[in-house]
Amino acid sequence: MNHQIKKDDNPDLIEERSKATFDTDAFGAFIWGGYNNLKRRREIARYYEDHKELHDTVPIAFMTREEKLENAYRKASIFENHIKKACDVNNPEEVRYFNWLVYHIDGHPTSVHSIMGFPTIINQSDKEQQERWLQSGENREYLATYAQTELGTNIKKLETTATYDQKTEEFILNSPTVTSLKWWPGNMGHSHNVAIVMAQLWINNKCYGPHPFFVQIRDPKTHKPLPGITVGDIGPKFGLNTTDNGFLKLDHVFPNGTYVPPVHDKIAYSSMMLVRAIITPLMGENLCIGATIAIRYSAIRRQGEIKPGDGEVQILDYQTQQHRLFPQLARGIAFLLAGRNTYNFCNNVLKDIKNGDVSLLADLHAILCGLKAISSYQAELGLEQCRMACGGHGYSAASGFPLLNSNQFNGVTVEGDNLVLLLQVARYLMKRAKEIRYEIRYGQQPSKPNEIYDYLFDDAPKKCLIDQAYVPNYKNVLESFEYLSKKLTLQAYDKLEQLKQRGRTSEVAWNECSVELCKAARAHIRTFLARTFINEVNQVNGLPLLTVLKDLLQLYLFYEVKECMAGLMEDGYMLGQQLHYVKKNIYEALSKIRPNAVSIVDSFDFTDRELNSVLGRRDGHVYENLLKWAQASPLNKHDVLPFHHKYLGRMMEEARQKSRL
Ligand SMILES: CCCCCCCC/C=C\C/C=C/C(=O)SCCNC(=O)CCNC(=O)[C@H](O)C(C)(C)COP(=O)(O)OP(=O)(O)OC[C@H]1O[C@@H](n2cnc3c(N)ncnc32)[C@H](O)[C@@H]1OP(=O)(O)O
Ligand SMILES: Cc1cc2nc3c(=O)[nH]c(=O)nc-3n(C[C@H](O)[C@H](O)[C@H](O)COP(=O)(O)OP(=O)(O)OC[C@H]3O[C@@H](n4cnc5c(N)ncnc54)[C@H](O)[C@@H]3O)c2cc1C
Repeated sequence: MNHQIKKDDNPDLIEERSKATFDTDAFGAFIWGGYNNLKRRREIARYYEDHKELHDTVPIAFMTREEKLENAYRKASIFENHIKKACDVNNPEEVRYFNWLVYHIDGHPTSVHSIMGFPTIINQSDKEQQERWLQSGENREYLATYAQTELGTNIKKLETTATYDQKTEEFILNSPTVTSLKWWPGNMGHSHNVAIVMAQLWINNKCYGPHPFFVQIRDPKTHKPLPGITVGDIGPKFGLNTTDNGFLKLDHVFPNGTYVPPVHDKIAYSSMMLVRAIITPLMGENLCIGATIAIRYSAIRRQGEIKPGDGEVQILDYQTQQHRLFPQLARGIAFLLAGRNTYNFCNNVLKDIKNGDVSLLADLHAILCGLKAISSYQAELGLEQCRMACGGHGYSAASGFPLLNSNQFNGVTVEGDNLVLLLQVARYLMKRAKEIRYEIRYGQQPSKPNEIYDYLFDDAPKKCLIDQAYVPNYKNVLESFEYLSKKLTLQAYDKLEQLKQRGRTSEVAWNECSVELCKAARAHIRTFLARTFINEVNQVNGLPLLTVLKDLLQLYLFYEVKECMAGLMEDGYMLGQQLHYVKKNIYEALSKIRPNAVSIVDSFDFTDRELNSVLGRRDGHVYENLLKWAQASPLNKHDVLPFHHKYLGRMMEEARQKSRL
């Protein structure tokens, strides 16, 4: 049953919704982690709808950058009062959702304080510092950005220095070169007045590596930059244009303090881990939003005939359109599920770290790096497919895609370039490969610490077992991912070892294997995503929901296998006939999903505000609203543009006069 049917909606959508074979609320509860969460989302959305002061005065697409910033600041100034009424502020998902409704994809203009600056203070300060800065940070008496990236350096080689002065007992922060300028920190340009500056710590001429420092960059009252600080906005970007990403130059600035060594030398990186954990489910949500817009639009757009004489069909009936869109839906769901799992894992490990237990830090780091890299890349490609699936209207800001997709671009870069992060996964895999090779050579038993990589130590079948069974066997598909991941991991490891034996240094050998290393990392993360999706679906009771989820799972697994076919077939593990079964499973899944497609996207329960798209409107009244949208464009305030006669009008008039001569 689809709970979104309303009699005044577009008739094609009513028809689609009436065909649902499952309960959309049950699906929504599965996606958002239970019925209560679904209910809370609806209550929060209603709160937002009822409070007009939180709405945009005109569509964001019609605003200049300054207007966007002012609009965001205006909402931020009243936001704190509202959020306490709308949400359980201790529930991060509720807070995130309310933020999304109010600010949409451009984000809260103090988001870096909430997701990076302040968490760094919470997780990386001692008791005395916490007493001084925790409550005031919570109250937003100050706003802290996270200033790590520099104009031209990498994080291990950061050039910003923090030198301890024994006499004054102060740290002196300095940007010694132009490349050492902090560049990119969010909200640093104008909004925030404190920066958590990552700098190389020097004590008694010894460097202790990058450490975070709490630096007041603007006067708390006047908001003017403090002496020694040069700060500003780095200019317009593809997206995130309500975020004033900034530059910062420190000229011998003196924040005071004492040095307390952390329990692990990578603790300073824990703020990045938290954000990477947030990014994967966000990528899932973005992709599901894009798929919702494109699928709804494809259900109301009629174009061309399949059976001559039978009339124009909904473009969603074309197999090519389904093949373009449904895999995005399945991937979006896979990211949401895996993201939720690892977010919980991340919080547990961060709690352990606080108690001095860092045993799971490396496992967590690797999985977060890999998921961030795969989900942001596939979401970017997928959103582009969704945009293209909407034809010309997909290119209009009215579709929502220009804002969504241009913001999405940052996903592959923020919190570490994706390839750099895949290489972190590869480092981790190479350690496992070493254990495997040692086990074989010396009969030692490696530790088998967790489900994430146990399969690397197991003997999987040497032949692919995918067959043409009517009910697909997910275990066979999962084993194919495991086989590929293990093979690529060991191949990369063996190549590395051979190169080193031939005299290459570890670093040079690493570089010469880095494409292969990234392939191994991708295969490992694909395996994790597939396993998580299977595990989650296996926990579902209730046949109608289970059936539609299995259709999506079937599409997900076989689509991903097809993407890996070169690696699976090159050594004869998978045969040509099996590839044929894989494709058959994909096409079958597309036809099974087709009648439920609109109801699946309805189940996400996205409001029109979240979609921000005329094409994706819940009621399907696209065409009349496209006209309204165009008429609202600021250009249409005038019948004749104020500068028309100054230029084009004059040009035409002069041309007419010439031709009269
Ligand atoms: C629509 C889009 C949505 C996006 C929404 C996001 C909204 C937020 C918007 C903006 C916020 C953005 C903020 C930022 O971007 S902040 C800056 C983030 N910067 C980075 O992420 C830089 C990336 N680089 C790194 O993290 C590191 O350089 C590195 C991890 C790639 C490498 O570390 P490094 O120490 O330089 O070198 P090694 O490779 O030698 O590593 C040493 C060793 O340490 C291990 N390790 C590294 N990090 C960790 C960790 N966090 N935990 C545990 N272990 C770690 C590493 O694996 C090595 O281990 P070894 O193999 O045993 O030696
Ligand atoms: C919207 C946005 C918001 C941001 N917000 C913040 C913030 O709040 N605070 C902050 O500190 N930073 C922030 N950043 C910076 C961001 O974290 C970095 O841009 C990101 O980590 C990539 O680093 P980079 O720009 O130095 O790219 P580079 O590291 O220079 O990457 C460029 C290319 O070089 C390749 N490359 C680099 N190193 C290696 C290697 N070792 N092996 C192989 N290939 C390599 C990469 O794969 C990539 O193709 C933000 C960036 C953006 C775009």
